[in-house]
Amino acid sequence: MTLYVATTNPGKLRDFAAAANSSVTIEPLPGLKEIPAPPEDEPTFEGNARAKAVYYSQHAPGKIILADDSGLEVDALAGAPGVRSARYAEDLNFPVPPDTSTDERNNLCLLEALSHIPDPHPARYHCVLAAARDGEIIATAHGTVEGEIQNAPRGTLGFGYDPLFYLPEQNKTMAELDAQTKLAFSHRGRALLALETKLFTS
Ligand SMILES: O=c1[nH]c(=O)c2ncn([C@@H]3O[C@H](COP(=O)(O)OP(=O)(O)OP(=O)(O)O)[C@@H](O)[C@H]3O)c2[nH]1
Ligand SMILES: [Mg+2]
Repeated sequence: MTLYVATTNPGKLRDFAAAANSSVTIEPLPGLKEIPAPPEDEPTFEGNARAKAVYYSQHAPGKIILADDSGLEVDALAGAPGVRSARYAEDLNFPVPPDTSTDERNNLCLLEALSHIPDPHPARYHCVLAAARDGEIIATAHGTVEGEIQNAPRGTLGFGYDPLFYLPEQNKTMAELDAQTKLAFSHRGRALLALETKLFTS
């Protein structure tokens, strides 16, 4: 079974590329760049993941589309940035430092928000995957991973908030794990396993 992943995020694509031993084949959706991105205005990860899967499947007849909506929930920030993780700094009008990527700006915004709150800063990543074909949802699955937000970035692998997301059991940040190890411990890897189980038992 081939799942065509419909994401504009190269970091997510790299994570999925590490799923080479999985019971499904995961490939990027050909021609994704020509399809206008859908709005992501649902209040939950599941709502956005379902909406993205249904939307892209309507542009790719007969194919099973995999969509991912995910983000970081920080306890001391009442679950923020949550579903707004990709747009966190932009939503708060956080200044744009020169030569800074969106991910770096989001990380600076997060460090600033936590700078007056004592350590530790427990947090989790949450990922919802949705699979759809011809506009119909086939399956959805959730995955989470618990960690802590550090006060300074560490590591160069991964993407987004990974350099700040510390896994106590690994004594490493997510950005210090290679793609295969990240998938074994991550919200995305756990959601993928749960989705495969549903696809093959339904
Ligand atoms: O360091 C990270 N490692 C991860 O493993 C991870 N998973 C999610 N996130 C954050 O959450 C946003 C998702 O937003 P999101 O689901 O809307 O995706 P996106 O807009 O980037 O792409 P698309 O899939 O919607 O096209 C991302 O941009 C990141 O900021 C992560 N950060
Ligand atoms: Mg998005």
